[in-house]
Amino acid sequence: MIDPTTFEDVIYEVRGRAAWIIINRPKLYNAFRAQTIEELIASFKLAADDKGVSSVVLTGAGDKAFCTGGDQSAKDGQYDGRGIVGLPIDELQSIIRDIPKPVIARINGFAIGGGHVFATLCDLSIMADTAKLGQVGPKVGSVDAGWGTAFLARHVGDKKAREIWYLNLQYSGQEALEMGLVNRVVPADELDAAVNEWTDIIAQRSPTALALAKRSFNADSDNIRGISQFGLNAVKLFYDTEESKEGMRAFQEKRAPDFHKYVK
Ligand SMILES: CC(C)(COP(=O)(O)OP(=O)(O)OC[C@H]1O[C@@H](n2cnc3c(N)ncnc32)[C@H](O)[C@@H]1OP(=O)(O)O)[C@@H](O)C(=O)NCCC(=O)NCCSC(=O)CCC(=O)c1ccccc1C(=O)O
Repeated sequence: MIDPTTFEDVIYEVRGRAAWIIINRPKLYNAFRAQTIEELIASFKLAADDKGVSSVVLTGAGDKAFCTGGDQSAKDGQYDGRGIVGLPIDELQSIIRDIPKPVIARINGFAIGGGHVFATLCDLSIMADTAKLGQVGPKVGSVDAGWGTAFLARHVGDKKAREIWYLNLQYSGQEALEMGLVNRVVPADELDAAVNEWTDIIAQRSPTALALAKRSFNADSDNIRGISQFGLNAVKLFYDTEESKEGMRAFQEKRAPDFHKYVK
């Protein structure tokens, strides 16, 4: 039996027919550790099993960040939990896709690294005009090859996805909207109203029709699950290299990384 009141890193709340799953580590810009991922998985299971819930809202606490990916301060090579890289990140990514209910990313601030991948995986995204989206993988010695790359290209096109991964720039709400990465951009103080408007509409739709629609969209891109598994096993080996560790150390020491001295 999952008891969300015991969670430390995640807030789980049912508001009307919408389950709100809130990453609650605002001091670390909602970066995740292994425990965060476990609590997110548990939250999605609760939402999946609750017949009264017709949609899920994924967001971050505070106004600075949606989620900035893996907690770099808790990382020394691999992360500290279970799973291929010490985070059951593939389980969480799968449940976001497999839960037969629309998942809305409420992008309230930075969606960076693994947080950017979450936003990519959600069915719909509503973004505050003050928020920023971007990838940092090659800047910090990491890469989400699969959902983060190939699935992103489905949304924004192959060239734009490569730009996002190779240059690691940050994009505004307007830019994200133009490239097809989000559905809607609203002033920050209208974000909750916009999210509630859409969860209220979804609450009036047939749950079975929505589930079938979601499964049909997923079936067309499910080959990427295999690429992701492959990518995760490769990145596990990469995390043990000095080149990858240099990215993490540079972030912790607030300096630019020097990867080239470690290239073999
Ligand atoms: C988000 C920033 C761009 C914000 O920049 P700025 O406004 O200048 O603020 P900062 O001073 O940098 O940050 C404020 C404060 O927050 C702390 N912080 C921010 N992000 C993190 C983080 N990820 N981990 C730990 N701490 C963080 C920061 O240190 C500051 O704290 P102070 O105490 O005030 O100093 C910028 O912060 C930024 O770029 N952040 C880093 C983002 C990052 O590197 N993320 C990790 C990317 S790698 C990843 O997510 C992989 C994880 C993973 O699960 C995975 C593994 C393998 C395969 C696939 C995946 C997958 O994700 O799918």
